[in-house]
Amino acid sequence: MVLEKLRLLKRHTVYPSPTQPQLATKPDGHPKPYGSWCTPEATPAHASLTHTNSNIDTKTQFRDATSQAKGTLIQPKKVLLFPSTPPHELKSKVITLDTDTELQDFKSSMIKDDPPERSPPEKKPPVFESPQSPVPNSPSRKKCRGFLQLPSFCDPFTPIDPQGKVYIIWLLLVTCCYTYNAWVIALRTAFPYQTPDNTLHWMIADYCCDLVYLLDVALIKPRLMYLHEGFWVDDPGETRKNYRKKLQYKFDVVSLLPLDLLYIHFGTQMVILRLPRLLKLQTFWEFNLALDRVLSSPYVVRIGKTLFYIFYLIHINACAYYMMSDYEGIGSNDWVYDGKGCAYIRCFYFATKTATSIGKNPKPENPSEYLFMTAAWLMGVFVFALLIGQIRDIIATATRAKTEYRKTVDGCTRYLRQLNMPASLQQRVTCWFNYTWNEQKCFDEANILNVLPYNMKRDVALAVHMETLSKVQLFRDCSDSLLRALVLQLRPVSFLPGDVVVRRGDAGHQMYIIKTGECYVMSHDENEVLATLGEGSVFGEISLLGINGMRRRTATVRSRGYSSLFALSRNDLYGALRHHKEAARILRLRADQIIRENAARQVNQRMADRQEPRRARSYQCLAQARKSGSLHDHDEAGGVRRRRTSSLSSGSADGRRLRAPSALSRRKLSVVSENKTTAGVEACEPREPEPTSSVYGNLQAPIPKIVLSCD
Ligand SMILES: Nc1ncnc2c1ncn2[C@@H]1O[C@@H]2COP(=O)(O)O[C@H]2[C@H]1O
Repeated sequence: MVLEKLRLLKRHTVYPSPTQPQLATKPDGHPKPYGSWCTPEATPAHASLTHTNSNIDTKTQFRDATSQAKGTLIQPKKVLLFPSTPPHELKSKVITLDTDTELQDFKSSMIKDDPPERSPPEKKPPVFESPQSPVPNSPSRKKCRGFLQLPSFCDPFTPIDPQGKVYIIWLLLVTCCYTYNAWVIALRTAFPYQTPDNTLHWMIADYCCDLVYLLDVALIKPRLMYLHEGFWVDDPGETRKNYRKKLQYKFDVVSLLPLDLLYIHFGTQMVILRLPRLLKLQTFWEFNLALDRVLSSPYVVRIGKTLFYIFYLIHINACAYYMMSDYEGIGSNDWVYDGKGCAYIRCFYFATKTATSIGKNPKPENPSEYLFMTAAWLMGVFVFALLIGQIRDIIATATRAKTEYRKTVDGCTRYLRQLNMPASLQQRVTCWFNYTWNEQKCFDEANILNVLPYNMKRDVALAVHMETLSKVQLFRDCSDSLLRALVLQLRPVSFLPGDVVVRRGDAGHQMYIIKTGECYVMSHDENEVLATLGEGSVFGEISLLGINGMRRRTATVRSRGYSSLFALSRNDLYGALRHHKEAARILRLRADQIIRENAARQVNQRMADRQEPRRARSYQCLAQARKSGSLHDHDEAGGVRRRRTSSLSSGSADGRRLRAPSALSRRKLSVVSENKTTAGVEACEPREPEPTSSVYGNLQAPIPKIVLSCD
């Protein structure tokens, strides 16, 4: 039995390698401090831990186990044991052993015990963490929720994500309590609004706020996760320690000082005793910051905060004015409050007038009134000027992009006007500006993201353009890495209705992906639309890849209406295709197909053009024959057919060429696409030199059947 135990233990114990330290180490070799998250990649020391059972791929098992336990903190000098098929007792707990000695002790204690009942390992579904939330599923959290089933925010063992919505809502609650205290303490101290009748109501409101403060200090803030050396620390002990180290903790505790106990001595009118509650200002700021981060228009928050400061200063001013009036005697002179109307509104009005210096202020009559007015004006000049300046800055920042856009448009149109450019051109330029702005809200998207690290920039670009890029067949057919490799190289360009995107015969430097809008691929004479390309279509790859030796555009492509495209340069495409042979093959296949279709189309077109005058001639002959009466009506068709056949066969040279084209000329011929040939009526006749004959010279694809018909 003992041997069995030892064997079992051996199977499930991970021993530290004698050559490697047991600590999770940083790349520079220093041990990671307690609190860092442990991942196999981040802790190379773990990878070297060896298993005593050589039959099992310990490294893999260990990596699996550690990735399951992602989020578990590695303690210095401690080894985490994650048995692959744990004995019953080990299943629920992570065993940490300080040293080798402890490890030995642990083994011997296991030997003393009864053999563990081996139960088949339960297969738990893998737990995926949301990428947005850094909160891991810590063991403590699971443990507590097992029997209490508290919502995670109330669970005292669950770490709180400082960027999560729930925490922001909590901050809102604390901020409301703070605002209440900030407003009401001054109000009740200065104005006689607390009467024996309503004292109880005020008290209830006060202590509700105090309760929120208390919960914040005791339950919420100590559980806030924090970043340490780039890792989220979620260990309850560590988060608590971290909070207690902060200055904010000291302020939070002082803000809860129960000075109101002195009410017993001074009476409940001494609301000023609650003044320490205002020390929770940091939470107010924290809430503003959090809102700033999560709201789509953070300017609203910033303006709101500045307005709050302005009104609060006026409020304090109003309270001070009332207190002075009360002290000097209500209505005792022209300067003090005369006791008419609602005291608070009148005083607030007076304070606003004085602070903003916009009204005719009553003349002070004694030194204290002079002092008050001087302080109020100074506050008006400096503080208010600062705050109002801040609002101006916030609004300027909010509209900076738009202002810069206007500046650019104005500069460009002024320049065109100075050069006396045609009005239509100027209008096109303005149209382009408008469209690009409406579509992108910027002119150089890449520039905006430049400050971000490469990977983040790529993720942002992927998220922004995912909708379009997911429609591109090329990216769907290839691995994701192609998309990731190319997404940052895509340059947005926009075109107006009828704009030429690429012109036939031009050198090809870029390939395009249609983001929005449609593009027409035009025939050679631009009279016909060969294809309409929609969202997610790719074009311009033939000349870019130099397929079949073609370096020139094979067709003109025009924007149908307003369209936004992504341009991809030759170098970028080549760079990506070097590592994605599959993508290169797909592009090549598609390009080959297009070339063949275009060629077939050209041939058909030429045939049709050539047969047109002949048919006309035949009809002329027929008409003449009819006139001369040499042909009966029922013979007309046959006559025509006969005549045509003979005309073709009589031209022996042409006829030969048609029936037995040489290998070279056959290659040079336009090639009929296979599906079209199965329709069976297509023909080609190589009489004139093809302008794009070189196109087909190197064609690698099998030459499809050419059906010659002489009708
Ligand atoms: N018949 C067609 N159907 C769809 N796309 C075409 C057709 N002909 C040409 N193109 C595209 O139009 C592009 C013009 O420039 P490229 O020759 O570089 O690459 C060409 C193809 O991507």
